[in-house]
Amino acid sequence: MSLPTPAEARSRMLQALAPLGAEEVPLEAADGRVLAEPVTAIRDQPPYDASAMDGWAVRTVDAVSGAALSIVGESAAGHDAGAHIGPGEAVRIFTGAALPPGADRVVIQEQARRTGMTVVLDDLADAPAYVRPRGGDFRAQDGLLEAGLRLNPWRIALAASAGRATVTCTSRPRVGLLSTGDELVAPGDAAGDRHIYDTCTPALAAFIARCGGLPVALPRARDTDAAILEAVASRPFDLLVTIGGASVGDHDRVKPALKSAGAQLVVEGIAVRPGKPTWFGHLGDGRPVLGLPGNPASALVCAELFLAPVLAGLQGIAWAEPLEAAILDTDLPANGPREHYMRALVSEGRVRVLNDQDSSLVTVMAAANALVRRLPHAPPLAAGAKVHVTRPIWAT
Ligand SMILES: Nc1nc2c(c(=O)[nH]1)N[C@H]1C(S)=C(S)[C@@H](COP(=O)(O)OP(=O)(O)OC[C@H]3O[C@@H](n4cnc5c(N)ncnc54)[C@H](O)[C@@H]3O)O[C@H]1N2
Ligand code: MOO
Repeated sequence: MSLPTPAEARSRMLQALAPLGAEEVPLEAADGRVLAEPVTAIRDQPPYDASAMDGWAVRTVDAVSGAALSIVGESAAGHDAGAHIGPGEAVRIFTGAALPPGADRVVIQEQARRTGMTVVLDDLADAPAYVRPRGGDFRAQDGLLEAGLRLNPWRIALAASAGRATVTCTSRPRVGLLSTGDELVAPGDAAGDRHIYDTCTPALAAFIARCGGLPVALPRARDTDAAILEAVASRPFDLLVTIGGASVGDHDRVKPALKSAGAQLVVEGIAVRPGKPTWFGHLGDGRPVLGLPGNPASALVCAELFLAPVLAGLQGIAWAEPLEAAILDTDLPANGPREHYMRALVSEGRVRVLNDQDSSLVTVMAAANALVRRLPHAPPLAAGAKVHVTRPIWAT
């Protein structure tokens, strides 16, 4: 049976997902969240013609060199201007304050001299008007932010300037993370001679948070069906991600254990390297489950290729593979039958594929900032050839 390509596998996963619901989120907690509803302006911004500088509000016809204007009032930000400006008159004005009726420009205070209740203007040749017109940033009813956008500090600023204290966002997917393996101990715990530290759980927790999810670490399970089912039982998550135990060995128990409890799979293995044993399906209660292989590079590369799009799907947003072109700095051999994502270093459009591509090597992962994609059976390439690279979420 031939395995699906990464694109086919991803499409099966996304078809089998339903987006989560939405919730109101206070702006201070909204960074990284995805808008479920648009943000629309309810009034003009600024809501009045505003001064851009500290100085004098005047009429353009009076703004001539040497003009001596009578001071008839003051306009400060947050206060009503009060005065109306007539011919030969000026109002003291400050940055952000409303232009008084009758005025249509501002003379900065560096270009005027005050004596008592009179202000005399300097030469104003080429001076700007220093007025920010009403609605110059946006107008009432303008669409400011579309549904599906991920919020960042600048977009939060826009929602705040539209008067929004909260925004409607898609719920953050709670992702249960289950590492399996008799050999695993938590970093920091005592490790025996045959133990290794659980590398994938902290890495994937960070990855999930970057993708807008909420990682929920489940108790690490030994390689038995009972331990695996016990670790998953009655845990609150929207998506289960299992790590390890995905291959064909006698101790790879994750799929058999979950299947015995009603799980159904739509992907069982993918023609990708690293990560061939990756699988996807639904638990007996319908919640989605993504099975990642235990080798750290396999788990993290497949998180990039499959977990990121699945998390996007749960948040109701589209995902596009972040591919860009680069020029090879190294020769590459012919590729085998699986689509290969090679750990690499990219800089200024040139890419160096790292020497050892073994999927257990965490040092190589940590040194890489890109993956070179090689299609199945791609011919050998010499340095100077064009390749496609993806810039993974973990490397940003
Ligand atoms: N006969 C075959 N053997 C294997 C095949 C195959 O097709 N036929 N596939 C290989 C491939 S490809 C991969 S990838 C691995 C994946 O195996 P599993 O997903 O079953 O992972 P494990 O066997 O549990 O672990 C593999 C490796 O990774 C270490 N590991 C596991 N979990 C973690 C963790 N949380 N943190 C750090 N390291 C972890 C584990 O100790 C093993 O060394 O299977 C091949 N075998
Ligand atoms: O696909 Mo495995 O991830 O080659 O090591």
